[in-house]
Amino acid sequence: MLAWLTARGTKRRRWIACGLGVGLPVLVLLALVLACLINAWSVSEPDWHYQLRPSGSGHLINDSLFEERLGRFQAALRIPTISVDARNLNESALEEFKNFLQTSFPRLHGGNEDKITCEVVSNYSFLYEIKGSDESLTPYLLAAHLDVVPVEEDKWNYDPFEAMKDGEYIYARGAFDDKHAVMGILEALDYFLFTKNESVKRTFYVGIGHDEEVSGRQGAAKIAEVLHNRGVKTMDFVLDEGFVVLTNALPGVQVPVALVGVSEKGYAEVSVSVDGVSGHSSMPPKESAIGIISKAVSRLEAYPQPHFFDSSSVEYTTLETAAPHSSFLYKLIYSNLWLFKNIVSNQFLESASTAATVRTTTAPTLFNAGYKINVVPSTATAYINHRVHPKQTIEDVLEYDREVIGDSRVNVTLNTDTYIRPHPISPYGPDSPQYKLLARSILEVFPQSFVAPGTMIATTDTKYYLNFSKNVYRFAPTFLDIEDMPRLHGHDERIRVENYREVVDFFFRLMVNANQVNARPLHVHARNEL
Ligand SMILES: CCCCCCCC/C=C\CCCCCCCC(=O)N[C@@H](Cc1c[nH]c2ccccc12)C(=O)O
Ligand SMILES: [Zn+2]
Ligand SMILES: [Zn+2]
Repeated sequence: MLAWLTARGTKRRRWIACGLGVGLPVLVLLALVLACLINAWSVSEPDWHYQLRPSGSGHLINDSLFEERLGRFQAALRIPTISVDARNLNESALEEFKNFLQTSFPRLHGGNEDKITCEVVSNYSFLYEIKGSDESLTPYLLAAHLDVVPVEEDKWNYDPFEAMKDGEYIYARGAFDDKHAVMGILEALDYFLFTKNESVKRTFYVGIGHDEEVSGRQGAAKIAEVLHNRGVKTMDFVLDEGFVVLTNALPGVQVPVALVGVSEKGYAEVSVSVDGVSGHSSMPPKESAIGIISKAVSRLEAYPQPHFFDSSSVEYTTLETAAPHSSFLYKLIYSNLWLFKNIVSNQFLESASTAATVRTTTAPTLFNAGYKINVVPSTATAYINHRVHPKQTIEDVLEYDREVIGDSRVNVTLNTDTYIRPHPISPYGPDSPQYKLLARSILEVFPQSFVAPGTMIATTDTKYYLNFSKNVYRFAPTFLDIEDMPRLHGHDERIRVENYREVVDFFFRLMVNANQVNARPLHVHARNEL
């Protein structure tokens, strides 16, 4: 009997142990699934973002002059202000553009010095100062550039400098990058100062560079110098080109996302070279210089730089912000990134544009070797263009390159004249009045979108303005479907006609909102003195 009872007790304990062994993990799993589902169901647009949405759209430019504005924009696009390299700018086009701006906007270029002054910098760049009545208010800066990248004319379906309007789009080099901003800012400024006759309280500046596409050293860099020499040390915020209103960029998100670049990747040109022995091609060495460098480049591509995606990444906030605007599956994922971050990160690595936001990119762009078909050259050099993620230093990137190449014969050298370190992260979210001002202006013009922060993947002229403000933002009010990405610096660049109307509206709204200074206290500290 005792034996029977003992056996029964042991059996029950085994059952309980077994039940606990299987049941507990199942229970934990169920709780986890439930928690994720609750997070997904309860996710909603944060109050502060919702409150920035306009109740109506009665504030936009509402006159009959749009066709005239469009005509001026097309005229700007017809001037081929191409920058090939720093020593090869199209100076006659730049001269023509200067005259064009001065005659198109006469009220901005003389005779109204009580309201606005314009200084031509380095012959072709422009710096406008719009004087505010309240000197205690910190000024802000709007920036853009008027030069464009070269075109492969035979690859275009439209003449890149005709600015053809097909009813829906205008096709032209510079339509997207960045003449819409040059013309949009000046149109809005003219309307703001002389049609609406707004009384300006906060001083602001407009800086238009002429060589951004080849480094900005004569344009934006000199504009920054002029400002500094005038005693301007601090800006409330700086806004320049950068991200845009994107459609189909984020998996599971059907709504346009107005991505604001709150930081910017660094820039490094690295040469990978070998200096070996030359010889007759009839008796080639086992490993030629070309072979050694090809292998090095191939390894750099096969073992890309590390990627970064965790709760301290800007991109993590991008997706958290996108969660309320996503399909249910992606609501589940984006509102539970603590669980799904590895899956998301891997998905980001699949596409070139999203991968660029989570890692330092490695682009072999030039290869020099050899000079005759029957000579084995002693040297070969490949040039690598890195865009450095803010979580790495340039030194980290070089060390990683050397480790991956793993060949002491190969020299990995940084071009010390051209590197740019990743930019600091500007404040974003409900505690930043400057970010909110920008978000409000975006939502007033693009109410169907939501605003999220991102890390700008290419370089902009903002590198020259960093010392003026800790609030540096990179955003242009243009629409871009991810499928249209290749048009940027590519063929058949275009902008939707209606989008140009929104561009002018956006800059006007920004000027109006930035002028309503009483509503928002300022907490501005310059990062460094220049
Ligand atoms: C989760 C997010 C998804 C992200 C998707 C990405 C979408 C990208 C959308 C818009 C990008 C627009 C970028 C426009 C600005 C381009 C700026 C630019 O091209 N800069 C050049 C500057 C440059 C040219 N030559 C040199 C030489 C040395 C330094 C800089 C430059 C560039 O970065 O190459
Ligand atoms: Zn640009
Ligand atoms: Zn460009």
